[in-house]
Amino acid sequence: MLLVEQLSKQFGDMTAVDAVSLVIPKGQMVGVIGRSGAGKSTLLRMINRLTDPSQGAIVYESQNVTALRGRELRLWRASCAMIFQQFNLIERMDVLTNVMVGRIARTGFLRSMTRSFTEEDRVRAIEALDRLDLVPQALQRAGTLSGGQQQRVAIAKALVQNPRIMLADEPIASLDPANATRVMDALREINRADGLTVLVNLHTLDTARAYCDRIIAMRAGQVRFDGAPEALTSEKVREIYGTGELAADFNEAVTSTSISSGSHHQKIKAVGT
Ligand SMILES: Nc1ncnc2c1ncn2[C@@H]1O[C@H](COP(=O)(O)OP(=O)(O)OP(=O)(O)O)[C@@H](O)[C@H]1O
Repeated sequence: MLLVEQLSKQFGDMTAVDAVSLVIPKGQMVGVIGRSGAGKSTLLRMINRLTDPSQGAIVYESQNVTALRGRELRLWRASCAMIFQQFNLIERMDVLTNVMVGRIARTGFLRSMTRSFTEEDRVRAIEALDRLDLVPQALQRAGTLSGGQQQRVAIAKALVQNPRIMLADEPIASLDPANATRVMDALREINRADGLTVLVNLHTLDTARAYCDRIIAMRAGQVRFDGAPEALTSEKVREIYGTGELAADFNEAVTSTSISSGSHHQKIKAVGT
């Protein structure tokens, strides 16, 4: 179980995350939604300890994650694999090597620099690629793959870390609908088959509804809704988001999704349906 207790993050005068408390049972798939700037990325980054909280605590199975330093902190980051919108792969390296780099998240930077991979690293990486239907691309340079394939490589790389939690920060925001669906399907399959806890930041409510057991809606750093997708009615969405453009987007039919990421805003059809 992952506990987030009164977690806050200040950037100067700005409160990005404001006293958020959550209890996340093992194996749950949780969608975190909200407008741009609501604090979704900062929350995920604090859980992974890429960003240090200003106040509050993160506790995982009785371990105080907030207090971890050095090797223990590195191990936590490896247990808590993170996937980003921009994939974070080494584009000039082949897919297999990119995935094997995930294997050494636990053992340190030096082995990664010298690229001294073991036979087991190789086997595990190929198994993960097979799971994501990417064996044919194993020896291709990562930068030559489509965005959706690159994101699936990033998932394979995260998987070989043997994570206990998978954090995905807007993993489909730069993908077309077909690739977005494949990436969300992969996350869902891993969640179901491995019982891995997944926290995924999404811009779109209907994607969260289609894939997640639970939805957390944030606004101005605070949790404004936390519950089952069915409980997030149109009325509730209006109450949380007001009556602006985004609320209209959220109220669209299940067959239509609008993705907005930073400055761009595009309409796509049928993600996750
Ligand atoms: N390193 C930083 N320094 C200063 N302000 C920051 C920093 N990181 C985030 N912020 C601010 O904190 C607030 C929350 O940002 P965050 O990225 O967590 O939101 P978000 O909901 O993930 O948004 P988006 O969907 O656009 O990624 C925003 O106002 C943002 O500008």
